[in-house]
Amino acid sequence: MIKTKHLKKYYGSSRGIEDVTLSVKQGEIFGFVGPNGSGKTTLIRILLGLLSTDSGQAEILNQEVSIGNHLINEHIGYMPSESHFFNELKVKVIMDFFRSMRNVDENYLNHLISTLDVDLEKKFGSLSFGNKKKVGIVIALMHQAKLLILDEPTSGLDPLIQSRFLELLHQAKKNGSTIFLSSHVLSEIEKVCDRVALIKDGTILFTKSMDDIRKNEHKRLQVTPNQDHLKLKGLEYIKDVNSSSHYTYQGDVNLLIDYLSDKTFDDIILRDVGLEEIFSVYYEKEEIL
Ligand SMILES: Nc1ncnc2c1ncn2[C@@H]1O[C@H](COP(=O)(O)OP(=O)(O)OP(=O)(O)O)[C@@H](O)[C@H]1O
Repeated sequence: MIKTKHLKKYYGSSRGIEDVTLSVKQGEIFGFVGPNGSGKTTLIRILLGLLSTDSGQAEILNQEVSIGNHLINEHIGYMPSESHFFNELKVKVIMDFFRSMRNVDENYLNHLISTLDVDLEKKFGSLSFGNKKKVGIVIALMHQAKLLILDEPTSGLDPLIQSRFLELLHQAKKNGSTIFLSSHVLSEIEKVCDRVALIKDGTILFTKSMDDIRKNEHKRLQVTPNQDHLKLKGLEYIKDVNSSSHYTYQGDVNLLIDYLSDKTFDDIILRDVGLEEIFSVYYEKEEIL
């Protein structure tokens, strides 16, 4: 559905993207993650034919990307990170405008409007940031496009609407859509995505399936009281926090349980690490325990 090879784009002397190679398969939900300014929106705008490239190749829906290719856009539902429509128009009028240009199933449109609790009678300019975002979601999803490209769709949405939106994405995937989603909310990427790519300083650092990430990542072990001398293959001491000691563990959990079973603790916590912890190093944040 999307294929890029060594894509590069500079805005004058300022780097947009340096080297982006990725492919998005039919039917998957693909997460595109990276710190502010890493190049996510630049790539999305290139894919949509809104921005030219300096070098490299990009194909979308088996067609080479080119500026203003409306044929491609018929089959894409796009949501920019900020939606701008005429402020003086009622939401209903904006929806009608987009609906008139597309093949839209009325029942599905009504389902979107009610699920996201969109107020059709308000003027767009009077809506809050989150409510404007909801209008952008309905417009991107209404024609059940083959490919959805969503740039930070959930920023500013309240938790209830966020979870309803993720449910809409699951339904869209079931109905055959492929979804390319950029986000800073790693917990949400973790919930919906099949694969995830990490971009930093304009370069893709890796693309991995969520299954591989879950399988290969270390677990976290926390034991109380402090014990910094536990020794088992795959078990590594990190540090003490208050009265607990923290370790990473990679290996068979049964071996770990056997090893710990003849020792005495007040408390033990063994858990998977989340994407936020795995990626924290790439965001140059403090590692979270
Ligand atoms: N019109 C522009 N002129 C000059 N530089 C730009 C322009 N648009 C983007 N850039 C630069 O390109 C780089 C990538 O920006 P981009 O918006 O693609 O990042 P992003 O990953 O989407 O960021 P964010 O997560 O903050 O939305 C940044 O350094 C940005 O300053």
